[in-house]
Amino acid sequence: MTGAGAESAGVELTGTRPAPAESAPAESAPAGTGAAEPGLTEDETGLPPAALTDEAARLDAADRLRAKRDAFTLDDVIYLDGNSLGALPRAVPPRLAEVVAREWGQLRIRSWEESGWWTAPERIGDRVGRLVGAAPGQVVVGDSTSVNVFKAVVAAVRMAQERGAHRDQILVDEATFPTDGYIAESAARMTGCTLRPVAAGDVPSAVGSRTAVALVNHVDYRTGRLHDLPGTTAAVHAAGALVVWDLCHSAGALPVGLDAHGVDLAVGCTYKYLNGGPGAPAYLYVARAHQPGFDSPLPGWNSHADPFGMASAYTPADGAVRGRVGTPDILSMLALEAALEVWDDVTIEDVRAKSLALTDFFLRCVEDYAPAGRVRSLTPAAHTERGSQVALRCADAGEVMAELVRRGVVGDFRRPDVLRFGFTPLYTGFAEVERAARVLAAVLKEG
Ligand SMILES: Cc1ncc(COP(=O)(O)O)c(C=O)c1O
Ligand SMILES: Nc1ccccc1C(=O)C[C@H](N)C(=O)O
Repeated sequence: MTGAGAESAGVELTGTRPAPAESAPAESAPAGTGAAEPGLTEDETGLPPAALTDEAARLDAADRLRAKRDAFTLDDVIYLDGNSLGALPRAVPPRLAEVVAREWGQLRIRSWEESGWWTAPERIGDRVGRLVGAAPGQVVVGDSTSVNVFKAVVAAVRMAQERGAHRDQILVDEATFPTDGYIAESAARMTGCTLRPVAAGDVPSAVGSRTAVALVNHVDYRTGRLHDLPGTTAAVHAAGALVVWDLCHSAGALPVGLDAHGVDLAVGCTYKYLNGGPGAPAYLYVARAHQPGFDSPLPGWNSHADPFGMASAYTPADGAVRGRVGTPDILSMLALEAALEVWDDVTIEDVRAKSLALTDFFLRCVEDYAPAGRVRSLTPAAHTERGSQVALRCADAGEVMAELVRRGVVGDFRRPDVLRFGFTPLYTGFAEVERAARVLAAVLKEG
């Protein structure tokens, strides 16, 4: 599972600027602790002011989403890790305090009904649905992404085998985030299928009459490559199979169009671009047409047609509620609901436009500032193939990222040699992007 094919469309970053006269001063905070030293000046980065600084200012001035940054708790740290854990929306702490003090503290058990706790998974699911192009009634929030991958893949195999018992193969994106691959392997064993890893881009040619389901990531977590959701979905359907998309790295970053492209099932987390908080509940999309046939492998009582009937026999509820399992994690769920308020007056098209502008600008700044040959972008140059992150291959990526974090530029390191920078259009500005590239260049020159 190397995802090596993703490199071919990457950007060669040659570096065009002269080496700096001086190197940056040593830092005192221990690396990798998040104890960052914000507020670097241009002098400290060892680079002269550049035309790109002026361009950043112009881009920030023209940015329609700029004011959204105020909806988040941020500081001087340049936070480029929102593709792992989104920043804290200001609406969350007061809402959580209210939930704890009043809904739990005073209303106690009454809150399941009076505070809308019981229906939170589908109510919040509809809010997530709007952001991924799903009409109401098809998304439920709950459990982790991993658990939802399990539900979706097993249910998809069951539906595919209803069409033909000979469908005994699960295709999985070979470069997938590992949890999807592990769970698909277990799902294959449980359903009598074999698991066939293929490059996401090869799913359309690999899918066939034996395929039950293909499990594909919309955006690759390492390279930031955006896969072709409409084309792959259509090819899987033409072969009579179903497709499950993992939207972890695309929801809240770009338009997904689940309904428009006829996706069968999808899953995703809410702690990245949706800013739901650490361990925030994930979601499951079950297209309306599949809901009557969705046979959950985890038919908990919350998915029962009459949960409080406490019947010994299981009768599934109608609709996406079928994807629920047990009692929802109300505190995390209501934190997510408050976090989603920032999207009320935002279109995903505006977010996408800014996301591409941010990643374009970062690539240009790195190209201009970084020493020749030290980093190479694994992220495709073509907009149609790019998510909302930039992944740079760098020989000593672990040390470089630790030093970046010490200097107040937080991205992350993915073994063995990838520097990953996530761009979150709701709160990342162009001046930060320029500065991040400047600090990166200084670190690379010193190293
Ligand atoms: C593509 C993808 N799938 C799944 C996960 C994680 O799943 P879970 O939410 O179960 O930890 C991640 C990140 O953690 C991811 O990037
Ligand atoms: N859930 C986490 C918990 C702790 C640390 C990272 C994560 C991530 O989400 C990693 C992310 N999925 C990634 O693309 O690397």
